[in-house]
Amino acid sequence: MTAALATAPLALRGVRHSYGDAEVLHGVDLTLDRGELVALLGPSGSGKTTLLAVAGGLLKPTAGEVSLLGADMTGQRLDRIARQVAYILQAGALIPYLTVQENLIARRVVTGHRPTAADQRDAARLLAAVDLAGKAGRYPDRLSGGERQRACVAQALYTGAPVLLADEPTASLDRARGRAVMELLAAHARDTGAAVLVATHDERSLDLAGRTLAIEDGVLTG
Ligand SMILES: Nc1ncnc2c1ncn2[C@@H]1O[C@H](COP(=O)(O)OP(=O)(O)OP(=O)(O)O)[C@@H](O)[C@H]1O
Repeated sequence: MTAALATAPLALRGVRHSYGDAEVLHGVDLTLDRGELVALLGPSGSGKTTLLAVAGGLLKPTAGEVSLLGADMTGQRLDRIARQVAYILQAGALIPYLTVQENLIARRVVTGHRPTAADQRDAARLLAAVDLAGKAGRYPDRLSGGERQRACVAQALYTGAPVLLADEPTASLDRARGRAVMELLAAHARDTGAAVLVATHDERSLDLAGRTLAIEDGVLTG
C-alpha cells in the first residue's frame, strides 16, 4: 500500500453490510482523499445511508475494512472516531434543550474542550454562513425543517473534523439554499483539507463535487 493510500482520511475495502439475512452493500471499495468533495448519487433504497453509517463507524460492516486516517476503524475508541468524523444525518442531531448556537458549541465540549469567546465567534460566523444569524438563540423545535437542516450543516462544519459525511444535506432546502449548502461543503473541503462525502439524489449541484459516484442496489457503479 502506498503512503498516500495508508493515510487517506477514509478508505473502505470490500465492505459488505447485511440487515439480518438481507445484504444491502455488496463489497464497496472507496477511498476519499484530503480536500475532496465526493457526491454519492443513487435512488432511494440503494444503500447510501448504510454506506455512510458504515464509513463513519455508526454501523459495523459485516465484512471488509474501514480505515480512518490510516487506522482500522474496528476497535478504535469512540472518542477518537467522534473527533475525526462529523455527520450531517437525515434525522438531524440537534439537542432540543440547547439553543442553535449552544448546539454547535456542544460539539467541542463533548470532546473535552472548554468553550471560549473564540468558539462563540466561530459558531456565530458559521450560523451566518448558513443564514441563521438571526436564529442563533432559538431552540430547535422553533425552527423549520430546512432551518434545522442548515443548523446541522453548521454544526458539522464547526467540528473541523477531517472527515465529513453528509446524508442528503439539501433534502429540505429550496434550490438556492441547497446550492449554498453544497458550496459551503465544497469550500470546507478545499479550505480545511477535509474529505467530504455527500449522499444525494439531487443532481442540481453535482458540478460542485470533485467526483460523483453512483450506487445502485448496494454496488458502486462509477
Ligand atoms: N435498519 C434496517 N433494517 C433492515 N433493512 C434496512 C434497514 N435500513 C435500511 N434497510 C434496507 O437497506 C437498503 C438500503 O437502505 P439505505 O437507507 O441505505 O438506502 P438509501 O439509498 O439511503 O435510501 P434513501 O435515499 O431512501 O435514504 C434498503 O433496501 C432498505 O430497505
